[in-house]
Amino acid sequence: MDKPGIVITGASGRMGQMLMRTVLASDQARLVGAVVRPGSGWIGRDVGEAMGGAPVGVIATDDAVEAIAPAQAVIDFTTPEATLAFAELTAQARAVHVIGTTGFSDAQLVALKPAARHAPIIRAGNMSLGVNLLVGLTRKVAAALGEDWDIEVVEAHHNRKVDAPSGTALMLGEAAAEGRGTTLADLRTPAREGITGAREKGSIGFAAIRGGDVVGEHDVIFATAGERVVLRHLATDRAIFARGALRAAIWGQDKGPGEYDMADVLGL
Ligand SMILES: NC(=O)C1=CN([C@@H]2O[C@H](COP(=O)(O)OP(=O)(O)OC[C@H]3O[C@@H](n4cnc5c(N)ncnc54)[C@H](O)[C@@H]3O)[C@@H](O)[C@H]2O)C=CC1
Ligand SMILES: O=C(O)C1=N[C@H](C(=O)O)C[C@H](O)C1
Repeated sequence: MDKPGIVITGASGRMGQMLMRTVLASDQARLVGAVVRPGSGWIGRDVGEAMGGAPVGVIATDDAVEAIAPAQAVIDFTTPEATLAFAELTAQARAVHVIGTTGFSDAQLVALKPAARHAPIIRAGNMSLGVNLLVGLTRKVAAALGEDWDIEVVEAHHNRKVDAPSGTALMLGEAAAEGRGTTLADLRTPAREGITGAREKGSIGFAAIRGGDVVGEHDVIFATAGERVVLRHLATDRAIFARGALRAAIWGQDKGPGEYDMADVLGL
């Protein structure tokens, strides 16, 4: 089979640039398109040059319809609104849609489902191997420790991040809830401020720190009288997310329509 042709959306963004570099460096995939936001200064420019290097023969465009039509996979780290529009176009192209975007509302997640009836969608709030391993560990520890162990998820990110809690924090919280035999919707504590009252037994809390250039840090804290267990993941390079996303795009090439996540891709 030919190397799959990959289109990157949000190409000028932090992850978009990392994804393009990763695809360009790969011998298993080809970069065939780069979609940027209408009005972007990148439109009409070679993306290699726009990133400060040599030309690579791919011109940035805001015409997502034309760019996505010939793709075998679209890797999309943008915004929930943009991702919903790209999902429709990617399904029409019968291409694999790898979604790294976070911050979806419940209604937006439901709105993604029709596209998955026509092509594979692989979505994860974190595409790194380490975090996806941590998700399994979190489920296991939560199952082993009873309700007298309080669970809190603490995350830190750079000062440009727009959503909280992070997609990763929500994955970890969901895994902890699964370990307790239920869902995060049942156990999630609303953000704390003011006179909150004592902690509700069995609940799962979240705290978000935003500052500087932190790539992404996550702690799952299990705390009880006299001791604490802390599971931690520290990301120091966005390349870990881009490598995971490219792996997902390649993995998805022989998969049927449906919704998948990184645990499927990694066989976890
Ligand atoms: N799942 C994972 O492993 C990871 C997920 N993320 C998520 O990826 C998303 C993007 O993160 P960053 O790259 O840091 O943000 P960013 O703000 O640097 O990049 C987003 C890009 O999307 C573009 N965009 C927005 N609307 C668009 C449209 N309609 N058409 C084309 N392009 C559009 C913006 O112009 C921007 O260039 C966030 O939701 C973040 O949480 C980030 C890192 C890892
Ligand atoms: O916005 C980011 O930067 C990141 N977003 C993802 C998230 O919301 O968890 C993954 C990673 O932590 C970086």
